[in-house]
Amino acid sequence: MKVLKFGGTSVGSVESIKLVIEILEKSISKGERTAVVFSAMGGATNRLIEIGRMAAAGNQEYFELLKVVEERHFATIRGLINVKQQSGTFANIKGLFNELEDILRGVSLIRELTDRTMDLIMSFGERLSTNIITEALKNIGVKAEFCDARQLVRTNDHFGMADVDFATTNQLILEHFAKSSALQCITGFIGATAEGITTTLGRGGSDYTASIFGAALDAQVIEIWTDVDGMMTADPRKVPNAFTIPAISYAEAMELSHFGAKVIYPPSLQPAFAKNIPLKVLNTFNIGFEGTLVDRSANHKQYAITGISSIDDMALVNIQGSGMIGVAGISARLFTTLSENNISVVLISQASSEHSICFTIDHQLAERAQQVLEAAFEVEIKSGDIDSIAIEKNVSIIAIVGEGMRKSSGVAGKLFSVLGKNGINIIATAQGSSELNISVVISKNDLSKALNAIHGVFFLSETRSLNLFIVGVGLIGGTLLEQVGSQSAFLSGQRLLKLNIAGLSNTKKMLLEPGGIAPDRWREELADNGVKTSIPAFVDRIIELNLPNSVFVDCTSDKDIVRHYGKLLDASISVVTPNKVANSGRYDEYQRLQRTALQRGVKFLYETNVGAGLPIINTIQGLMDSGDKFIRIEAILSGTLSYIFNTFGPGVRFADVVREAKAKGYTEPDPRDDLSGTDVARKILILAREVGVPMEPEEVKIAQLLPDNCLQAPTVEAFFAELENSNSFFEGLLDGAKAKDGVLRYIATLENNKATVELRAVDEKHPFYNLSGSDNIVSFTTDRYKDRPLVVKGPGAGAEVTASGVFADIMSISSYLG
Ligand SMILES: NC(=O)c1ccc[n+]([C@@H]2O[C@H](COP(=O)([O-])OP(=O)(O)OC[C@H]3O[C@@H](n4cnc5c(N)ncnc54)[C@H](O)[C@@H]3O)[C@@H](O)[C@H]2O)c1
Ligand SMILES: N[C@@H](CCO)C(=O)O
Ligand code: NA
Repeated sequence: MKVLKFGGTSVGSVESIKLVIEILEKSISKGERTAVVFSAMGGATNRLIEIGRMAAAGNQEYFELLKVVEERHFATIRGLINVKQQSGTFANIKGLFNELEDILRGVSLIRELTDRTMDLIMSFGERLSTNIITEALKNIGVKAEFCDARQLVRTNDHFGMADVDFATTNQLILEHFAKSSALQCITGFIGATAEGITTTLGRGGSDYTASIFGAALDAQVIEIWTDVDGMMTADPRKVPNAFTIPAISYAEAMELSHFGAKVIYPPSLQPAFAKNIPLKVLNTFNIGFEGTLVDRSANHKQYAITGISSIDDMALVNIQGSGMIGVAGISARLFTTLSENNISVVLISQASSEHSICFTIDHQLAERAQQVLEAAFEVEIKSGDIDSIAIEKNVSIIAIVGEGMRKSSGVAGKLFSVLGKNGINIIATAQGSSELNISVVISKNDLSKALNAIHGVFFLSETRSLNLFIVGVGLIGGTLLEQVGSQSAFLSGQRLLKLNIAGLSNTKKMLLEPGGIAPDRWREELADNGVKTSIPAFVDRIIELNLPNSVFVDCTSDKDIVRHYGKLLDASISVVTPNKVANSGRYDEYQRLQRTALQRGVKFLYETNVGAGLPIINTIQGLMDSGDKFIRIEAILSGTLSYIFNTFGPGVRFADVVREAKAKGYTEPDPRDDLSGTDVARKILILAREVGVPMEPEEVKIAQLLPDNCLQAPTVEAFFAELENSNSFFEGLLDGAKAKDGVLRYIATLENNKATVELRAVDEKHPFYNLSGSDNIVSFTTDRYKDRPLVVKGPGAGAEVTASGVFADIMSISSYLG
């Protein structure tokens, strides 16, 4: 025996009922004995309730509404049954509507609608739908029989939510099924008392009916046909990556029943659970899909958890006071008071200090809870034994659920860690000793971010996303986007990582697109959909969006943007940048950013501030973290100047070499920053700070390389003109070096907490003699690298190497986030 149940959407229209019939025919053709339970046509029950209330209120318009409902059912008959065979069904259904009309007329006359009458009115929903579908089945030759559950499901008279008398009901069902071999088409949701008074079974009613019949008949399986692909790992409206759970245990299904998308209501399946009857949740609109199997097995663990559920609108109540410590009976009184006032408690947490108890309830009950508790503990509050009762609204609960977490360590750690790394504060937490569920209370504002972040770390076979917000799409930003685009297939295939370009800005336009901007179409998308750039608005919106795993990437050389880093880090958004401005300003600002990142558990990464993609900052941090002491750093830190002195020579004009460096993408957006020594000075300043010297910018001693006329040039064009005028000056420098058999090198040195930058002529014995192109070289002399220094050397400027350094920083955030 197999029991199928079709919900309201499945029987909501002619088209969907045709699918239902297809499913039933398939099942019957396999020779399996089948019974089927139907809900009312989608929306019909609510309509009937509304009509009943209108009638009771004396509002005669109920009649029009009733006619609408009637016409919907008639149209369904016309759509499903042959014209020749329609008349019998019409008569039957019209008869039901006449009966309903009489009842409503009575309600409208006496202006009274009891729960008992309401149950009777509602019963028409299932009676109508089931009648019509039974006739439609018969019409195509299926041996089907209408089965009014009121004849079989015996209940008490708790109208609206009647209790089933299982002994009688089971016996009646068995007797009925022994008599007939036809396909029983059973009305869901309804029953009757011993006196034959109609009752309803409350929430999840039709599932309950299926479960009652399945259990009574010892069905092999109960199939719940609905309009979604089974139970999902999380509410798909909130977590786009959610997927169907193939198999789940009864206990897990119970724990997950708080789902936003209420696929099944487990309490109503209790009779089936009690008899270990497996349940399948299937989709009428996606017939071939496997759906979800719910059974008693606890061994469905492919992942550490099975699913994530959440409740959006909760209130947290906290009752605390020194007078609670060691006093027995406080919690008994607390929960008795709540129960007497019909306030259901969803989560409870009490720390072992006994100083406070907190619990969450439906947010609509918050005020009432406060009132009744203040009354119940009036004496204690007056005496100060209990502080006032505090309510926090706008909180949500997230629960991770799974048999797999039982006796396995690291699950709670992973949960708390991913929340921490995304800057989500945990207000309260609870885990029962069944180890089936860990719940956290968080701000409602963080709900979507938290759900997505948690889903990402626990369902690892699914691709995780890093959300990038990139400001500045010039040389480096543009190259980065190209690299991200061409690497995306590898990252999603090999690393299960999606780099989602959630926002972009240049000086003119900005675009925020949480769904992602295609890296190969960013120009068009920014031009077509972007709005006028406002960096403060861009930053505020990023914070407001509150996406998980967010990274802000500053690829400008702008001085104003860096002012927003602190705010971003504070909002738990990591920052990656090649822009040196933030780290080369005042020391306390540099330190503040470092601290904020640390406190918030996010990353502030700027490897490309020095030597572009060369591992210079990371090398220093590694040595510092492992306790090495820096004695001296000597370095060539300008790709531009390196290129210039490697290229400038007899027969070449200095200004042309500078132009070439700019064209090759080595220079700063303003090349005067390179040639004035400013760029090198800020790099050695950053290195000084990394090795622990709290240096200020003015402490770096810069020996100027340029003559005054060049230094004072007001614009870039004027600057190039002055370089042209000074060609003999640069030739003189070259000759001077040649005279000493040397080459020109612009060298930065840090020693004894002092930083200097100067042009020097070095001969072939010097390790900096042999360089080419835009090479940088950094020589670290430390306690551990004393006799022979640790040297990092290679191209230290240029679009590809810089963008790839930024990319590497982004990737290290991705590994950090797990
Ligand atoms: N070129 C290199 O080799 C290299 C190496 C290491 C670090 N860097 C650093 O990388 C950064 C970018 O350099 P680049 O060569 O790509 O410069 P670029 O001039 O080509 O690009 C910077 C872009 O940022 C935009 N921008 C400036 N202010 C902005 C604002 N307020 N809002 C939005 N967009 C803004 C500009 O319009 C420009 O398109 C600089 O900080 C530079 O110091 C460059
Ligand atoms: N303009 C810089 C870029 C790398 O920071 C240089 O030439 O070194
Ligand atoms: Na670097």
